[in-house]
Amino acid sequence: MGEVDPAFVQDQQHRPKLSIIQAEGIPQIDLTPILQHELPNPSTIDTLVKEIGSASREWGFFQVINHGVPLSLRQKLEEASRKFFAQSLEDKKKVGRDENNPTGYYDTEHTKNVRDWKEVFNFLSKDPTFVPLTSDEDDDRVIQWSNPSPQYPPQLRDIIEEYIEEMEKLAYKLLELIALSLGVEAKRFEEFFKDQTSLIRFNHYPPCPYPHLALGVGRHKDPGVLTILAQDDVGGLEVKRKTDQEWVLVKPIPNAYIINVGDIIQVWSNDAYESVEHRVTVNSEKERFSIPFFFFPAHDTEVKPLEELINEENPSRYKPYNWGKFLVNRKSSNFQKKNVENIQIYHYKI
Ligand SMILES: O=C(O)CCC(=O)C(=O)O
Ligand SMILES: [Fe+2]
Repeated sequence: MGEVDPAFVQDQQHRPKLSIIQAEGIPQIDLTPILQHELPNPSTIDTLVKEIGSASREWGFFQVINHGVPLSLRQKLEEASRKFFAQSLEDKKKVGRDENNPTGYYDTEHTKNVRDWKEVFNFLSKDPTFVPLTSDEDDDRVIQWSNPSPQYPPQLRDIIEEYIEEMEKLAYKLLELIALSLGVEAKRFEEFFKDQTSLIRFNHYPPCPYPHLALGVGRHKDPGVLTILAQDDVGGLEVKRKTDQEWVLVKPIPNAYIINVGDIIQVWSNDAYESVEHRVTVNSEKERFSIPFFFFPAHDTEVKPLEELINEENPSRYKPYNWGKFLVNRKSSNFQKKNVENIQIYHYKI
């Protein structure tokens, strides 16, 4: 392992710094006011909506506590993820991803054409999930993606499915708060999720002998609506701070979730909220595990700024685009290392 594999080496300007800034500023938001057993109190909800609005505007990232997801379930899932990755490569590849179906195990992901120091296991919220066959605008054929059936650890599928239900509940609550913070109806976005394309991912970042050259995940923005991330206590997620463009570490808080707004909320909000760049550093001693839930709408969703927010002073900044086509375009460019930039929302800027 002493040899440096050039596929993992980041360009000089993207290599992680050895001195890390702790992002104490990333807002921590207490969701107690919307917990099921609490009687909704309009003034505390109003305060919460304002907190979520400013966090989305100023950071694009925040952490939530008292979110209602049972800790025992999260622990069960984290343990299952560790057991899954502890298997031999041969066993993991039995549920390997292929070019036609992005679910299952995968260890050669690239972000911006540099290989990520990680292995992943992807699992869809809905089985089957409907997506376009190709990213070609004129091709209206639709196919189904489905989930693998891992044999080990036992009950893995059941545990993931139970956890996904909790993720969806939390995602809908957060989405309502975000809608209110933008001044639109709480349920404004619900219609887009009937046939959602959401997925959950297990990430495993093994110790890396050259953490100053490689990254667990290279800098990127999340393309969907929201990401709900469970990280362990090792740390490594860095966010690009909007005020000064410095990379700052997101401090692990036990049992909290890290939420970030994705590209679709940036477009819906017509740039009021920003999908912020982030990356993952690795270290030479400790392995790290994380589990993001990517909340994605139905494939036939036309993504465009909300009409309610558009007027003469605030004209639409994006041309509409089709989510399914965007997703499929991304999947194929991440699967195959291509020496061109993959699709980005700024390609739809007016
Ligand atoms: O592992 C993490 O902390 C974040 C991973 C991430 O950004 C992603 O999978 O999109
Ligand atoms: Fe991400």
